[in-house]
Amino acid sequence: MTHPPLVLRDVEVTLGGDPVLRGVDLTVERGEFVTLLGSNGSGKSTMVRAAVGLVPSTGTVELFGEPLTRFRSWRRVGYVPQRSAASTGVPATVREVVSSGRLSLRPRVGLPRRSDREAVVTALESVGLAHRASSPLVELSGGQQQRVAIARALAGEPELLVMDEPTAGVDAHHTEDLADLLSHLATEGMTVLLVAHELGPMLPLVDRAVVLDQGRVVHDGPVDDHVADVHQQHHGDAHPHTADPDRVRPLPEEGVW
Ligand SMILES: Nc1ncnc2c1ncn2[C@@H]1O[C@H](COP(=O)(O)OP(=O)(O)OP(=O)(O)O)[C@@H](O)[C@H]1O
Repeated sequence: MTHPPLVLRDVEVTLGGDPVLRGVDLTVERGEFVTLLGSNGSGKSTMVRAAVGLVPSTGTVELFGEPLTRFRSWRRVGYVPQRSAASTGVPATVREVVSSGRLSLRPRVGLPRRSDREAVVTALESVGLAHRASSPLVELSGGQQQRVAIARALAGEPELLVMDEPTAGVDAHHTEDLADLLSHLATEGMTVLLVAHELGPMLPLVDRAVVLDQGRVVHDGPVDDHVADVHQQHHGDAHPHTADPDRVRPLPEEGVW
């Protein structure tokens, strides 16, 4: 029996004395591409951090059928943190940072194997930064550093890729490239949980949208229904004279939320 890569049941997180997640349920099935949406402060980052054990939570978190507390197969999970967390000015080269994404795959401490080196090159090529492998990370722009964080997660060849706004600060051209790459990985069966504000070229990849509002899941379903809901709330409540509750509104062209 294959277990879903990620299950959250009745997950609650309290930070600084305030409830940030309240009774959150989520199941991400194998091969699904799920996007997590919601306004600033709605709890998206906290939810993915709870999912990978970076913030304490109550309730149940399971990765590949194992409770988080017993889960050890971290090589199966790739995590791209939000940009502010990614660019900490680590005095390392791009290659070293991306190579650190392979550490959990090594049998023991020692020199990287050929497969490690090849995976690092492939990951760097996939984000268009192979030519910067020897550069200190701090010499790269913010958007380039973000692409290094993505390469680091990909270098581990994860089965579940959790990304917190991976394209924040990345230009349109490289966002398109990332969408192409994710599309390719999705056809190979990778499971993706993506926090996003603007889906842009990712929109066609999305199987399901989960929307948070003040720490609660308020939508879990097709992305187009959600767009209709959001438009209805925003336009319907704010502009009662122009609102038409029976009309299903089309997707915005750029997939902007
Ligand atoms: N370490 C912390 N201590 C106290 N409160 C926190 C902490 N981290 C987050 N919060 C609060 O939790 C709430 C949710 O934050 P979170 O970063 O999860 O939201 P988000 O939906 O990811 O927002 P954004 O779209 O701005 O990235 C916010 O009110 C935030 O102030």
